[in-house]
Amino acid sequence: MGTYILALDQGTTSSRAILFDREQNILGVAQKEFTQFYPKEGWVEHDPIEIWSSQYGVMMEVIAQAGVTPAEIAAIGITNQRETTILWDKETGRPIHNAIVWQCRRTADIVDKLRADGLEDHIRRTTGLVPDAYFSATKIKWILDRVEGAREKARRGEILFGTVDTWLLWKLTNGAVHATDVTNASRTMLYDIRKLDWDDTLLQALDIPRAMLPQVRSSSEIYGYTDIQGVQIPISGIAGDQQAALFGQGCFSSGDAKNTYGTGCFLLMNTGETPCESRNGLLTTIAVGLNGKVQYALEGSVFVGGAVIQWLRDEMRFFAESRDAEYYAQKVSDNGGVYLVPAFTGLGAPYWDMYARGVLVGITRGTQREHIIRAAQESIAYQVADLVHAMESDTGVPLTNLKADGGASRDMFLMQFQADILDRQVLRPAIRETTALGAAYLAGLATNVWSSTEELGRLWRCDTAFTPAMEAANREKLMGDWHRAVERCRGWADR
Ligand SMILES: Nc1ncnc2c1ncn2[C@@H]1O[C@H](COP(=O)(O)OP(=O)(O)O)[C@@H](O)[C@H]1O
Ligand SMILES: O=P(O)(O)OC[C@H](O)CO
Repeated sequence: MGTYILALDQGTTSSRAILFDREQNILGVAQKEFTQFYPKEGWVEHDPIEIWSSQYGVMMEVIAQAGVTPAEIAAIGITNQRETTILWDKETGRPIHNAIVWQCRRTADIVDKLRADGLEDHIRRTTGLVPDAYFSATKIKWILDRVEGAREKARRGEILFGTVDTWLLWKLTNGAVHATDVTNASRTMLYDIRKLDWDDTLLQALDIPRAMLPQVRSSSEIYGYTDIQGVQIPISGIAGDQQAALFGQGCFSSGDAKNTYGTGCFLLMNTGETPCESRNGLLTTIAVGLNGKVQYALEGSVFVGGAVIQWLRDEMRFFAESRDAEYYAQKVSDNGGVYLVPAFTGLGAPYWDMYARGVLVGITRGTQREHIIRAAQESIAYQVADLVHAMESDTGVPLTNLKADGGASRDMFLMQFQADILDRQVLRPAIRETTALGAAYLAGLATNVWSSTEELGRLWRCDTAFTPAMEAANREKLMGDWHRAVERCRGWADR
């Protein structure tokens, strides 16, 4: 039997494959960026075929690169950008529309209608979510409404819906398995997180046929097999990428939390086997389904985190590489009074404003490019600070430190500024590939590569601890001005 675990990490901007051994050594990493489509203001799409081909490509590349044979691979774990919605024809395997990405705002009016129909409380109570275009439900309806004949075919089970995990699983098993896991189901705004079933009230309200929905399974079990060069490899772990990162950070117990700095920023706290309801705009979601039980999490989701750095690089052309942001931000001693609120696709937690749009305020004749770069970096940390404060207010438990991961956690300036603005330590783990690691853990637990979460918990190691060093008065002024800037971007696109 193989001993290596292959994690497929299908993120918003790239598909990655990482091969781990039992001691969590990384034997190989392959990554491929893919195309982002912005067909209209506030709309974001991906091509599902490109998602699949890039993911398949990096999977094969990492196997070749590491020089292992398929027979040496014990299991595959899938982790994915969540909420992104794909509908495809069961017969032909062809998507009937581009994937509508989690960031896409096109369904804001459908959400308004759900609210007008008095479903807001029902959505909060049943799904744990705040009604928003972010989640899959309204995206499914949008496609069914526009593609001719799609709803009828969906009723007959001929059109299938899946989040990206489901799509990859279906492709990897050659159309044999149409399933998802509880964490991904909990992001659709159609799933009852207590009864652990699709919710008929919401299915009816949006006219979404049950027949098109995937079977919901735990996050760690054998879902099916994929054939690689004649070897059947079990796919035995699935979790949405933020839940996978929580798991990969060893946050197995109630009170454990992490923040991932990827395209967006996602703060998740494990709250154990009882769902915790937020009074401060956080989401109640499923952390993991394991050993016949479900653990819940509180989540704060920020739509634009590391993506603001990409925007400075690609649209503003302020620098060539994301890592340059750190250098420029440190060339000035402060933000020069400039604040950037990157509400490019509205604001997520704790504000939940689908109509907010980005603002840049405080510009003077003396404002330099470096101030704007610094303001962008700072905006990531302010948004996360808002989440931490909301979470502490909900749980009544102060976070002693913050475990950080994700692409933008490489940025030393950002990590130090985060510690300063939060006034507590930020801990970066030795293995920063926590999303992939979490998927590997889930796949390895189901195939006896690892025996228990206790065994895994002993493996977490800190690489860098960032210690706060900012005066309280400065911190309060910066947070206060940030909140004034946030007020200025609210409701901008609601006209
Ligand atoms: N050195 C860096 N400094 C700041 N931001 C970075 C750096 N490297 C990557 N990023 C940002 O991190 C994000 C990618 O992180 P990643 O975890 O791979 O994201 P995702 O899973 O969302 O595709 C990008 O938005 C990028 O701008
Ligand atoms: O692809 P990421 O890492 O930006 O994560 C996206 C989230 O899953 C969206 O909810």
